[in-house]
Amino acid sequence: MSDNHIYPIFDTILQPKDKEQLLGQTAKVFWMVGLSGSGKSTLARALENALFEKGFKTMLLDGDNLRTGINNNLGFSQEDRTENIRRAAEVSKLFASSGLVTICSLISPTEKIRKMAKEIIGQDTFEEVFIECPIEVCEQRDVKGLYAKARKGEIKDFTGISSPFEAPTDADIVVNTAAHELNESLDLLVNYVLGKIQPAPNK
Ligand SMILES: Nc1ncnc2c1ncn2[C@@H]1O[C@H](COP(=O)(O)OS(=O)(=O)O)[C@@H](OP(=O)(O)O)[C@H]1O
Ligand SMILES: Nc1ncnc2c1ncn2[C@@H]1O[C@H](COP(=O)(O)OP(=O)(O)O)[C@@H](O)[C@H]1O
Repeated sequence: MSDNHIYPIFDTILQPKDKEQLLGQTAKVFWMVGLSGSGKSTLARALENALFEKGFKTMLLDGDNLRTGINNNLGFSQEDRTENIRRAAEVSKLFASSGLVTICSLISPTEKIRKMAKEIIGQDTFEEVFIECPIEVCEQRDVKGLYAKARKGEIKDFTGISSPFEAPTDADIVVNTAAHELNESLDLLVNYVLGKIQPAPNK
């Protein structure tokens, strides 16, 4: 039942900045790049939990999960990877424009693909996070047994083995997961992110 409240009719189009102000944070997209097994998903989940504990509003997009839904028609050719990243970047842009701190975890193997993501999201919002780890260490971890299968030729176009991985040279932050324990890597990442998402001063 109506409480007879009269809502004023505003015709302004709300801007991302208005939503950021309401949420008390600066919306950014933290784009986590790295080989399979480098630690992207582990750090992305831990980062989101750390931010949640501190009261930030977040959204997490993981390449592996996106590939079971919105990107379930895509494989691992260069063309499909490009389309995969394009869609993920467009979706991230929507989340960021609603004020959310958005964390994306996708291999994003080439400079060209990452440049496209940055262009879609916008350079003021996009933060490239390189989860650095030598392929030998990723292969030793072989979290999902994919490297073993790729070596046996059971998976084609596997990143770092039969498909290229160009390590970023100008990432905004590099987290080396072979040189640091998980808690140290997380600390470094959380501190960096907190420095970027503090609310802008009131207009
Ligand atoms: N051929 C091949 N190459 C690389 N990865 C493969 C492949 N086949 C399946 N997988 C699984 O898919 C996950 C990577 O998907 P992404 O969407 O992040 O890849 S990409 O950014 O489009 O390159 C990746 O997840 P992560 O291990 O979390 O990176 C793998 O589990
Ligand atoms: N410093 C670290 N940061 C992140 N993960 C680490 C680190 N050291 C070891 N690991 C381990 O490496 C593995 C990374 O797997 P995962 O997060 O699934 O990688 P990706 O999402 O990049 O494929 C996990 O088993 C994790 O516990």
